Amino acid sequence: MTLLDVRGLTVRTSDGRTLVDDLSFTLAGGERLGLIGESGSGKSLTTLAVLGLLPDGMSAAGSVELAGVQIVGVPEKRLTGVRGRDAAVVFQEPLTALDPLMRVGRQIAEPLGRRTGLKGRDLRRAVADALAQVRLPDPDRIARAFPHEISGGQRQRVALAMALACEPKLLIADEPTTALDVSVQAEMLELMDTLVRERGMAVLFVSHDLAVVARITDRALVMKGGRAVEEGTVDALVRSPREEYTRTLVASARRLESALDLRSSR
Ligand SMILES: Nc1ncnc2c1ncn2[C@@H]1O[C@H](COP(=O)(O)OP(=O)(O)OP(=O)(O)O)[C@@H](O)[C@H]1O
Repeated sequence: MTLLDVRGLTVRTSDGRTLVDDLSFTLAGGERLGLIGESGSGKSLTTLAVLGLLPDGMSAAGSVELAGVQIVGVPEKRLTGVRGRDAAVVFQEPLTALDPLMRVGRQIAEPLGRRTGLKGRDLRRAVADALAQVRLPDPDRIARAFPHEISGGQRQRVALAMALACEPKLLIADEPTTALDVSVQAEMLELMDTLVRERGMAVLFVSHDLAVVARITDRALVMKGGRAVEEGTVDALVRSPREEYTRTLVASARRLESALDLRSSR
């Protein structure tokens, strides 16, 4: 069944510039799609439009249906239920999602309590479980910490735990590992892959890096200048890219991989 149906999505600024141009794609329940393209190609604005979170002064046209609910042109009040329940997001910078003045445990307790109705000691235990699920060591200590007291990699795991606490049907991940060290990045991708598979969640995964997208999704949509250039399985895009731009992406991913191979064989 279609979970996310994007048709002719167009995002414009108030002065009439078109930043996302007539974009269409669909995502079935449990399916994973990568949005790939260079910086400024419109990937982030697409995910924000899917959540009805476009910055002030920008407007969306076309249609975005998430779990059968229209997002485009719908008043903010009607969207709060959709966010979290149907779709949750992990951003590149976890501090975007975390409140710097609130202990980590309380931040996870909020969505978790809302969904499960748990309170008091049971809720505290569920928070510790949620932190353990994202493989954070010593979950009780992490729960008591403020976001600045833990590492960037740990913060990103907390942001993932918060997103999963809502048990959304769709996880949107926007460059979730770009700010992390390469080794931490690989662990985070593996963790995300496992947790999403266990829950049968769909994923919309945004990255400028084809090699990263290939670890999480089977299918990818290539974007350039706000438009879809090419869509297909990651295998097909890598093996036989039809568009010149996709060829460039594949070539640069290959160069990086072979540089890494060379380093690891030293
Ligand atoms: N708040 C904003 N106001 C004006 N223009 C914006 C705003 N946010 C994004 N843009 C412009 O919209 C275009 C698409 O931006 P978007 O952030 O979606 O790209 P992206 O592909 O996600 O890039 P990146 O990988 O760098 O995040 C860019 O040209 C960008 O400069």
